[in-house]
Amino acid sequence: MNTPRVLGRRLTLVNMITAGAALLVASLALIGYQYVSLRGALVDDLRTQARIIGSNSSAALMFGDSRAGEETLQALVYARSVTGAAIFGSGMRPLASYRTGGVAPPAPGAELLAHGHSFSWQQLDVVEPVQVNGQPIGYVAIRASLDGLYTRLATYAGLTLGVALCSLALAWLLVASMRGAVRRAEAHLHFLAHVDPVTGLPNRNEFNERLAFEMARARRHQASVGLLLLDLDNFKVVNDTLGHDRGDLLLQRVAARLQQALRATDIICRLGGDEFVVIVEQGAGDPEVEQVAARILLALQAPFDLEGQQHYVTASVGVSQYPRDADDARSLVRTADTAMYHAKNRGKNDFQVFHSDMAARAHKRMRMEAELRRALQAGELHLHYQPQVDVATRRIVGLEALARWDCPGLGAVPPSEFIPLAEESGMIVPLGRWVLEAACRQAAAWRAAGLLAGVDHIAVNLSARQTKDEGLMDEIRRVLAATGLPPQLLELEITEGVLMENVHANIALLHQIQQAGIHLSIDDFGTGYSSLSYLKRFPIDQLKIDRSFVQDCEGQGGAIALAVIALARSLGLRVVAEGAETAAQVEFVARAGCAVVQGFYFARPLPAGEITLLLQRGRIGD
Ligand SMILES: Nc1nc2c(ncn2[C@@H]2O[C@H](COP(=O)(O)O[C@H]3[C@@H](O)[C@H](n4cnc5c(=O)[nH]c(N)nc54)O[C@@H]3COP(=O)(O)O)[C@@H](O)[C@H]2O)c(=O)[nH]1
Repeated sequence: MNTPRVLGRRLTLVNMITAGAALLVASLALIGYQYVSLRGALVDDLRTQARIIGSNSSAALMFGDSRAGEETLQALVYARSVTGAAIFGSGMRPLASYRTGGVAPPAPGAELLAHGHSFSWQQLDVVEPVQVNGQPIGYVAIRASLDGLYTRLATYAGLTLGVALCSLALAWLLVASMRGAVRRAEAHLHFLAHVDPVTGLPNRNEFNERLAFEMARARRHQASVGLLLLDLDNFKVVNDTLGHDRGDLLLQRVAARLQQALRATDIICRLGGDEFVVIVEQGAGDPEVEQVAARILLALQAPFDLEGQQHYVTASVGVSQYPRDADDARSLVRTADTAMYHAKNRGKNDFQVFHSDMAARAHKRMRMEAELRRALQAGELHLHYQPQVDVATRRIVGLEALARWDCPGLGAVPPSEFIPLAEESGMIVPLGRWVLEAACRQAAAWRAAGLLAGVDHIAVNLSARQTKDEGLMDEIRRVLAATGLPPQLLELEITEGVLMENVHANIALLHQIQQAGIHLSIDDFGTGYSSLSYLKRFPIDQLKIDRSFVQDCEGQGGAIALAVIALARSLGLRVVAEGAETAAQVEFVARAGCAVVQGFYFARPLPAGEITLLLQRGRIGD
């Protein structure tokens, strides 16, 4: 039995006892009051009767007529409580008497005469003087039984106590039903506080409690606890493209599948979003926690059926272990999180076991983040430009601006490292603004020098965070106005993955960009799962074939490159093949109908000065 329930019962009992005692005291007070009132009324009643008898018997008294006196007393036969009465003449001489049931009529003593009435336990005596012309000529004394008073009092007491008991019973019922309602509300609150409403799994609060419990137990038994932090890959895309209801359905299915894959003793919780966590209690002979991670990935491999449609889901899992990796719960979660990010960075759909190098890398990241913040303010970043070349004429038809960072403390940091870091920390917004302004300023300078005659555009990359920046369009317009670069000379590159992350918002943004006269290119095309229907709705000018397909032109990548080229042609879009490093790759894409190539085969990204020389020469190569 749990303590709050026992406490609740005790509280109800104390309340009921207090209410019962209060009702009892109130009832007793009412009964006492009623007793006093009834007594007073009886005295008044009896004295009135004595006065009436007195006034009717004055003649009998004056003439000493006992018979007339007794006839007068006979009127008391209708007064049911009267048991006896007597008329006394002067000197207390009895004149007439009346009695019922053998009870003697009262003989007024000194006390009765002084007070006019006297009570005993069973009876009430009253005496009234009989006067003629203000002169007393005798007394009338009446005795009444108190049985009627006690009967009425008992009835009244019975009724009062009955009402009190009914009120108490009603109060008990009300309290009991309220307690039931409170218990249900408490249970619901407990459910909300500890259970994830989407999947029915324990939530973050419950996870924290259970992890603390499991770690304390492992500490006592010198055992270990495995922790697996699991993050679904690209779940946001599923949510955005299929809607939140299907997203929730998918989470429920994933939760069910994970539960099937785990042992009953493993504890699986949903931390929120697409993040799940598994606590693996580890005793001797239990499978290694890595095996559990592998089992989870395997369980997710089969497609999920969502209202008739099949969907594939993968996950990245970080594994850590108490006490090997951390001594407290918070650090254990952090280590699993570090390992999970490691799995993501290594291409997702994988698990990584935490080791201290990862922490060192995380530390390095923190340092790099601080350095990048400083570098941005100190103007340490610069741009390189990579030519996009017309294969037939070898002329530069476009240039892509690419950020470069030579950090005094860390050396040359490649964009593949600092761009994701800037993206995660939010620094990409100021960094992207700087790139845009620097590229437009340089392009305007080349144009002013007459070097952009055959160049269609300067391309600048837009990151995911930038596409969500509400000030982006204003900033682009401001930069174009400040640098004087015509909008049609600017091309913005958005990767297919970023576009698909938030399709609806991005379509609106693309339209704004197009209306401003700026060109749009989809970068890394073929890697982001965009459907044909979306592609038709995007107001774009160009597709850039991802370099992985170009470089694999002799394998499956080649087939995809051919498909992208055909697709671009059928939609009337320009197409650029990225990452061509060999003559064979250039020849392959050119023969398939892709006229423009960007790759090391023609030129690496180069500083502005070297690009100036190339632009002056007009052609690349011999
Ligand atoms: N949002 C922003 N992203 C940026 C910016 N500057 C760079 N980046 C992104 O960083 C990623 C890495 O860029 P980088 O190291 O500059 O690599 C570019 C080229 O050097 C590389 N490339 C081009 N040809 C070849 C080749 O033949 N072989 C080969 N191994 N690599 C080649 O491709 C990168 C350009 O790719 P893309 O942008 O997809 O056209 C990269 O994702 C950059 O986008 C920035 O200012 N903002």
